[in-house]
Amino acid sequence: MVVLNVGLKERSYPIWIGKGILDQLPDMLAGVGFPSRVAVITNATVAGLYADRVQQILSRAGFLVHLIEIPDGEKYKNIEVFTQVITSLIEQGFDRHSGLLALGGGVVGDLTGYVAASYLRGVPFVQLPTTLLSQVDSSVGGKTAVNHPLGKNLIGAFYQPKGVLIDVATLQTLEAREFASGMAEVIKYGVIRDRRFFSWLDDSVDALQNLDGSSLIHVVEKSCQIKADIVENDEKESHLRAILNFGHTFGHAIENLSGYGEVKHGEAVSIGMLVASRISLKRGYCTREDVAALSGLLRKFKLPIAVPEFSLDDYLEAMGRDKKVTAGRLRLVLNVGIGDCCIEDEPDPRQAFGAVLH
Ligand SMILES: NC(=O)c1ccc[n+]([C@@H]2O[C@H](COP(=O)([O-])OP(=O)(O)OC[C@H]3O[C@@H](n4cnc5c(N)ncnc54)[C@H](O)[C@@H]3O)[C@@H](O)[C@H]2O)c1
Ligand SMILES: O=C(O)C(=O)C[C@@H](O)[C@H](O)[C@H](O)COP(=O)(O)O
Ligand SMILES: [Zn+2]
Repeated sequence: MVVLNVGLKERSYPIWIGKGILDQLPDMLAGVGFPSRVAVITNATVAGLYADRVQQILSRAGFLVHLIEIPDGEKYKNIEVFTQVITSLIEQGFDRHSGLLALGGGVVGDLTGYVAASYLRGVPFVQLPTTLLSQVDSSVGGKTAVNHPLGKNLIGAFYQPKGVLIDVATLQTLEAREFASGMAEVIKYGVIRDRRFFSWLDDSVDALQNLDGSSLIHVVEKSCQIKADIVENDEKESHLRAILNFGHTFGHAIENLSGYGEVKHGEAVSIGMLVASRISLKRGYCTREDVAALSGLLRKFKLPIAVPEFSLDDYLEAMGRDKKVTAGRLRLVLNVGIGDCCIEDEPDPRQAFGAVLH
């Protein structure tokens, strides 16, 4: 097993990564001083696959466990489902000496995290991510949120988990499209931070798609380490952390305009990264070969790269609600070659995006 640490002073926490390590959950909970009364929050699909096992592991170790199931899908990452979960906790008498476990993908993790941040003004929670995307990205760093009809993740809080336990064995039941979606965030780390990792991904397409255990553990470890380093430097996104938003300004607009869940988060980020790289190319920050290398790798992992046919006006309006907008100005994350990036205020988004779409 690999153990990483997210160093945030009194909010520091461990990330346990391994294959078949779900049984060690009670050890992690004991290690972080977790309460013995827990609510496992999951969705209908993941419950069918893993809830019995998690409940058994916890009950055998003396935990008092209550299961809360939410419907499956991005469209349920909303304030109504948030309220339903809170109601369930109140009805079951959960107090400040209880904790929450998020068992599932990024939707369950983001929503559970926001419930944890809000319920009784904050109860502890642990992430048990079961999709590639949640294992490499959403379970780490403490961004919790639900969507608003007008924009992605517009309601939320920074609230760190007490620990993250990543069992890559759970990826064996994941659909190929969801695996690809997670790979978009992995490729993002290579583009913004680590050219060697980008090349390694290019050499490891078959091993990863065949779910080779050591390749998966390497991908999760490397991704979590890159994300942890950034979060440790800028927990609440005052500057550096914005680079983790590479491809997201446009990607979130796609998710919002198509109706949450139609285009998966990683798919939207895939298209958004390519759009950003074309803007980079126009500014001379990267070469034609860099853009081709990015689109080639996205395609090898079966990710979409074609921009959905919404009007430029629709895209600009949706992007105007991006959280990085400051004093009415859009801020863009642009790659510098492969392996580095920069953040720029965009004085003329109509011109910048108009020149690279379609
Ligand atoms: N907080 C952050 O830093 C952060 C980072 C990236 C993405 N996100 C958010 O994460 C969400 C996307 O997460 P996601 O891609 O995990 O989507 P998801 O949570 O919708 O999960 C994808 C699908 O996989 C199913 N599933 C989960 N685990 C499974 C397993 N082991 N086997 C079979 N099926 C399984 C789910 O039921 C769902 O149908 C978006 O809302 C996005 O905004 C947040
Ligand atoms: O952790 C971060 O910081 C990220 O930006 C990670 C992104 O992959 C993630 O999708 C995040 O939710 C997007 O940022 P947001 O602030 O617009 O929600
Ligand atoms: Zn993302």
